[in-house]
Amino acid sequence: MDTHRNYENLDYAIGFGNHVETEALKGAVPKGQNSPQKCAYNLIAEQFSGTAFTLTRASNQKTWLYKIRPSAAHSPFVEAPEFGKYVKNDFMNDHGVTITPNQLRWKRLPLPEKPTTFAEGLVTVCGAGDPSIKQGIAIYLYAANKSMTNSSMFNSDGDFLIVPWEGEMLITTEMGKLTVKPREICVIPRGIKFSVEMNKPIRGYICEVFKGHFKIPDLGPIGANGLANPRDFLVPVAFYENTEEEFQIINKYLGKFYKCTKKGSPYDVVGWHGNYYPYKYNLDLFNAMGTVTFDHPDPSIFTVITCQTDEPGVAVCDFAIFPPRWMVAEHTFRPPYYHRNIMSEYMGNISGQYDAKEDGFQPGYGSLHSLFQGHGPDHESFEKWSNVDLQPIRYPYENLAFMFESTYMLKTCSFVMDDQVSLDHNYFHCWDKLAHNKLGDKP
Ligand SMILES: O=C(O)Cc1cc(O)ccc1O
Ligand SMILES: [Fe+2]
Repeated sequence: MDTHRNYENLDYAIGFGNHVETEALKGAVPKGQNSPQKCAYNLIAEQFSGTAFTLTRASNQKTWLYKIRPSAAHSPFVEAPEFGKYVKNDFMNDHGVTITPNQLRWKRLPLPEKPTTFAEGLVTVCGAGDPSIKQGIAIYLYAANKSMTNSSMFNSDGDFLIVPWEGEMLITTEMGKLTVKPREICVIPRGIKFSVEMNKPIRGYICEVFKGHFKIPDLGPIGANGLANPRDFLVPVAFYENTEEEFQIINKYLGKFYKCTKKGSPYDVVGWHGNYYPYKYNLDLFNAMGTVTFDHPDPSIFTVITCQTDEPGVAVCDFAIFPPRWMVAEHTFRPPYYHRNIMSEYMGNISGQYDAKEDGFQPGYGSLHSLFQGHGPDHESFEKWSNVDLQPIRYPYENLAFMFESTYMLKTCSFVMDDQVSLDHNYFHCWDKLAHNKLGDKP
């Protein structure tokens, strides 16, 4: 599991969505123009477009890379069925899906028995749409125990929002290196080459959006500050490898995996400038808002980043967390209310407990509540929180669950529905006792 590169004391650029300019060798990024006739250090200029050229300036994303060799130089891609055995992206057909409206819960994905890299350890849980028309979403779990050495992957199908719950990920990308540990997240926008290394096994969750990119949400009446503040997002700085060694490049394209070989490292970007890059964020820096009077606010107040559909306010994915915070609501049932939702809710737990399911939802577990399926606290949590003395209490520091909330109707993959180890066939029993709730006297 040895790591190939040094990830100690990494520097980062700061801020969400900024135009960044970074050089590993002074003068690698040309001054005053993007593509000089000859670049400094004999570098090759390559534009990397993350949005259509003609998108509005506010939404336009691109980066200019100054590379030792152009990305074009590699052997042809061939199919690589050894990758993606448990990856499904085309949800427009019902091949390999087991559709159910039921409330679902899964225990954690077991660690791999054989050496498995991040690229090999992806399991699609559920999704909707199809990357070929840039519409939809896929939700994955990953479990890996082997670093990607001289191997790099890129995903043509969508942006990856990675939420680790176990083990630190050491990620090298074309724009530089970043480390991502539990309680941090990172986004690897589509197309960017990356390799994942590790010192210990890693497990976590991923949301892939087939259209658009993640943004920090507008704050409306909250004002200019709060929730995830732009300055807390960290962006890698230029890092390059100058080697003649052969690399394997893996490409996820329309949900299938392809591979090719390339002389030299894809991480040969000596300098870059632009606003299309991977980034990370420490969830403990989230400035949570909440009620200081009564009632349980909707979880949209905890949105960290969002990828919107073409209808503003309706998300491909809202990534919301349930962070440690003071809970002070008076004469209020404090955990999540019972509810039915037009959105799909996939939840995971990064650490500690979740107040709606105190014992039933451990780190690494996942749940899916599809459209209009009633859900809410289990019986034990309902009893506890209906009768507790309502003092101000601190939701414990270690607790951190999250939700991928999507407008799409998610289809579940057969391999996670058939999995006798992980699927919790008894989930629905957590509300059994509530079926006996009786009409009582008005207090
Ligand atoms: O179902 C859940 O536990 C997630 C959730 C939390 C909350 O505080 C309000 C609504 C909601 O869907
Ligand atoms: Fe919910």
